[in-house]
Parts: sequence; structure tokens; C-alpha cells
Amino acid sequence: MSGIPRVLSIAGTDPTGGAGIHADLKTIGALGGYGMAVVTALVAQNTRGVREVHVPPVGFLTAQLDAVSDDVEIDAVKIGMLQDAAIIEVVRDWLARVRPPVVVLDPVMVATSGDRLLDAAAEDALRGLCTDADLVTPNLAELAVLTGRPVAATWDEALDAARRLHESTGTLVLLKGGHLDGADCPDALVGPVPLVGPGGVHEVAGARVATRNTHGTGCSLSSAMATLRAGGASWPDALVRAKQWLTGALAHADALHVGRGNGPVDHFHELRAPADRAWSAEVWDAAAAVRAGIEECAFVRGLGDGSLERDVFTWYLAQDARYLGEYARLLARASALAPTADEQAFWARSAQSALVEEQRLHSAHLDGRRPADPAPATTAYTDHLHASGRTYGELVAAVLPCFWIYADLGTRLTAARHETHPYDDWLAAYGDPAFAEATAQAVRIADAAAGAASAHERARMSEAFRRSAEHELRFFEAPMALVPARA
Ligand SMILES: Nc1ncnc2c1ncn2[C@@H]1O[C@H](COP(=O)(O)OP(=O)(O)OP(=O)(O)O)[C@@H](O)[C@H]1O
Ligand SMILES: Cc1ncc(CO)c(N)n1
Repeated sequence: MSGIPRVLSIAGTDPTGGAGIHADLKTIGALGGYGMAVVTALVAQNTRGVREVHVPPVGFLTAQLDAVSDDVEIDAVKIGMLQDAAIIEVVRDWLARVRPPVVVLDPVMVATSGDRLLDAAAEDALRGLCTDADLVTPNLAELAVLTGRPVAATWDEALDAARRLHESTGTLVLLKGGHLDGADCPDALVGPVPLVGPGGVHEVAGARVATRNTHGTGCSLSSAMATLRAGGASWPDALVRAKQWLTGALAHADALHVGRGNGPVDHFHELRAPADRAWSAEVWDAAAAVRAGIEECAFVRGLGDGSLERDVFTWYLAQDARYLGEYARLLARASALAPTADEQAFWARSAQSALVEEQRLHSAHLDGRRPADPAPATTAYTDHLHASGRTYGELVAAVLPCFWIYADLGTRLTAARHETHPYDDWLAAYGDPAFAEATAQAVRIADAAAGAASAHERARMSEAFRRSAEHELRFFEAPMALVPARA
């Protein structure tokens, strides 16, 4: 690869520029690639719908494909609208001859209106083409057609259907949650464990953007995945970045004022509005729901008003001791990776404090008993931290919620302190202004790392932070469910 991924879109046109090859070329450029396009169909469409489709003779499709591949080394291909079985055959033959290293298939089969766009022969041919792709990106309706089952009504049903499609084709599936109801808009990769990680599913959460301007999101997501993968990202990393970028493009869509129907998204929003908000403010706000979940969970409420049962608290502390021992290793790693002496010293001091605290918890609450085995929520959290240490920025982002969420809770719960509060020492430790200052420094360091990071790296930092915050919530929920004395 030359460094700049050369990405070919094979798709139909949209003269209003929101979908098809136009969306693909904008996406490829926005994410750092060099875009090329072979036209399968000329489509007279706008933001309100499709009027007419003109399909050039298949011989001319072959001529276009060969014109590109005879001359250019192609790093990735994104395939969109293919009108009939003959066209699909031509693309399959060409793929077999040229064998591009990354092939992403967006199986455009069902119109937004729900109408089937392809005849039965073409649907069969497209199922065959799925087996030749590295990634296939169906929406819920297309997943139903490809698996021959009713349209999934819930995310779990959709994951099941995606698993089926993966099993029948051997191809990695990107399941899109755009057509689900509700405030969330998750996507997931479903495929082999070596490609997507434990359980064969890698879910990337997302908030639904309140806009009707979603025209071309499917085209844009699939070409984003092709570009990012060709640029060297793993499939899960590509999805994290693609989704962060696409969510931003949706958030800026209403400002475009293109058309009177379902308008396009703003592919170039990152050029127009370079990130001017602090990274920390962005991720803190994005974690608002998780933070509210922590404040409202039974454990934290009981900790605040002192009604928490002692055995539940002790179980939590024993887990926290296990957690802190591992956490200290990650802080020491941040110290090893730090770009300045100040930051190196800060993380080394933090590692030392975590270890001192671990020892204190052990001696205060375990009375010489064997340390507790780590509970699933503890292992899940520390596994995530270990997996997030590929770069300094990502590691700093992953360790930050442990500072910030505790300092925030400590500050909030300080008002509840009184001399006979059963958990006064816990409240004192995390409400300590020195801990708030250490947290502020960790936030400053993370913002500096985000400022120096590429957009891709920044997306990985945000994802690492988001996941750690979720692990904090699960860590607080675990004692209520698991403490053996309550079983
Ligand atoms: N309102 C929204 N807010 C946030 N993300 C969204 C929204 N709508 C769609 N997406 C995202 O856009 C991508 C495309 O999803 P969708 O399920 O809509 O595919 P599609 O139907 O193929 O798209 P298209 O509308 O282009 O045909 C997914 O990443 C999905 O999560
Ligand atoms: C050319 C083309 N491809 C895909 C879609 C789906 O958004 C569209 N509207 N037009």
C-alpha cells in the first residue's frame, strides 16, 4: 500500500450527491483515502426518491472495471447498487481476476419504502457475491432477505440473523441498527473470534441523532469501512472510527439544507468544524447516561446514605483491591509511555498510590483471609484496560474514568458525611481535594494527548473512555447481585 489507500466504489449515482458513488467518493476522501468510481447504474433520484434508472450495457461495466484495474493498484473495493444478475456476474468475475485485498459489499436490495429492488435471480446472485466479500453490511430488511427470514424486530433478533448470515456465507457481517426504534443506534461486527474478538460479536454503541437527513448513511458507512480497513485498521477499530465520523456527519446534516426530503449527511464536517471542544468535555458528556446509572444504582445510594449492608461493602472492597493491583500496572505502563518527565512522574505517583490503597484495603478488610478471586465484572474491566494499551493516548483515556468518576462521586457524596457514617473513610478518601487535583491533572494530560492525536486515534481514545465508564457502572452493580451472603 502507498500510504494513502486507493479505494474503488462500484455503485450507482445520485445526482443530488448524498448517496451512491457520490457519497462514497466524499467518504473515502473525508477519511483519508483516494477515491475512484465505476458506475453500475445512472439513477435519476433526489432526496425524495428514485425516479428512473438507466443501466448501461454490461460490456461497458467490464470496460470501466478493466480501465481501472489495468492501470491502478487497488487497495479496497466497496460495492453498492448492482441492478441485476448479469451485472453481479460481471463484478464477481472481475473480483476473481483482480483479487483486491479488501472487498466490502453493501447489499442494496430494499428501498427505504420497503420495496424489493431486485428480482429473485438477482437476489440469489447477490447471496453468492456475499461469499466473495470480506465484509457485508446489510440493513435489517436486507438481512431478512439474505437469510430468508422475517425482519428482526429487536437488536437480539438482528444479532441472531447476522450470525446466521455469517455462518451461511463465511463472511464477516456488519449489522446496522439504523432502522431500530429507540434512542440507541448500535452497530455490530459479527464473525470469527480472531477478527472480532470474544463471542464473535463486537458491538459499537451509538446514540441516535435526531434528524430526518439520513440519506446515504449505508453507502457512507460501507465506504468508510473499506477505506479505514485498507488504511491498516482492524475491523473493530475501523467500525469505532467510522461510527464516530458518521455520527458527526449526521449531527451536522441539518445545516446543509440540501433538498426537501431526506437530505444527505455532511461528509466533510470535520474539515468545517475542527474539534474545538476539549476531548474530555466531549467524552464526559457522552457518558452522561452511564454516570447517571452509577449515581442512581443501589450500591452507590446505599454508600451515600450509609444503609449499604456491611458484607456487600466488604465484598466490593475485596474486588476493588484486586482491581487496584491490576490498575497500578496500567498506570505504571502509562508512566513508561509518557512523553514528558512531568507526566511520567504523575503516572508513577498514581501507580504508587493505587498500590498503597490496595494494601490498605487488604489489611483493613480481609483480616488475613485469602484475597478474593476476581469476579467477572472485575476481570472484564481489567481485561479491557489491558486491551486498551496500544498507544499512550488510548491508555490514558482508558484509565481516566477510574479517577474522574470516583472524584465526581466523592465530591457529590461529601455532603452526606458525618462522624458516625459507616463508610466515612471511603467518602473521605474520594472526596479529598488532593484526589480532585490529581483527577484534574489526569484530565489535562488526556486532553493534551487527544490534541496531538489523529482523528482515528482520538476516536479510539473516546471508545476506550466510554467502555471504561461502562465497566465502572458494572463494577458498582456487581456487589448487589453477587455477594454470596445474599444468595
Ligand atoms: N439517526 C441516526 N443516528 C445515528 N446513526 C444513525 C442514524 N441512522 C442511521 N445511523 C447509522 O447509519 C449507518 C447506516 O445504518 P442504516 O441501518 O440506516 O443502513 P441503511 O438502511 O443501509 O442506510 P441507508 O439509509 O443509506 O439506506 C449505521 O451505522 C447506523 O447506525
Ligand atoms: C445509487 C444509490 N445507491 C444506494 C442508495 C441507498 O441509499 C441510493 N439511494 N442510491
